[in-house]
Amino acid sequence: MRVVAGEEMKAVDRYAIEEIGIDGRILMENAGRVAAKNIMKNFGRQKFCVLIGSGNNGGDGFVIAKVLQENGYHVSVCVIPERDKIKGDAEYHMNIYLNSGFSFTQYDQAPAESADIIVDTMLGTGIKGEIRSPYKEIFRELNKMDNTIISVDLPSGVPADESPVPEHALQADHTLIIGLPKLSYYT
Ligand SMILES: NC(=O)C1=CN([C@@H]2O[C@H](COP(=O)(O)OP(=O)(O)OC[C@H]3O[C@@H](n4cnc5c(N)ncnc54)[C@H](O)[C@@H]3O)[C@@H](O)[C@H]2O)[C@@H](O)CC1
Ligand SMILES: [K+]
Repeated sequence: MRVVAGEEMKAVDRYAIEEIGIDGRILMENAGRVAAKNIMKNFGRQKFCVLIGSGNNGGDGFVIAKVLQENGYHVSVCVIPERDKIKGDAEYHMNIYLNSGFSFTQYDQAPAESADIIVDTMLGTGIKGEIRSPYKEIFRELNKMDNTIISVDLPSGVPADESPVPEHALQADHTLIIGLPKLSYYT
């Protein structure tokens, strides 16, 4: 099996988008649908909270939240950044999510705390440098809770390469791979 670092995964996505011609929004729809299907198959009808960040990992989160709710799951959705910070493919899927009649709130500890399962789509392979606020504080809070955390692509805050894992990175119970396994799964 091929294992990649974040930059290599980006190159694979870039190749799919620029050379093969697959729209990045379709890649995101597929990634989110596969993740949602996996969640529904393995975790059943519990109370979910999907946490969404500002990048494309968050874009996967809008697709997952939409598919779970379309299938009748109990889901609260919390977005970390202000709505106008969400751009590109993630903004496209945020708009589809909202136009489908679903809603979200800004991040708050309460819905996360009351959920059985947290779906983490806050940060993926695009993380650079030290984990910044408000993410590091949110990860610290989440790491103290005892609900199950399912991270999409990577536990948020964990780099995709061999760099050391920061102290306050999210501690996931399960990680759903998007594309190919990342090098940091094995380090
Ligand atoms: N079309 C695509 O590019 C696809 C991307 N995919 C998803 O997109 C992810 C990668 O997306 P992005 O490259 O947008 O990156 P991320 O979504 O991982 O993160 C980017 C965001 O994080 C912020 N950020 C960066 N470093 C930070 C730090 N140290 N502390 C706090 N915030 C920080 C940036 O300001 C940016 O808003 C993958 O992990 C995967 O889940 C999948 O949807 C497949 C298709
Ligand atoms: K994540």
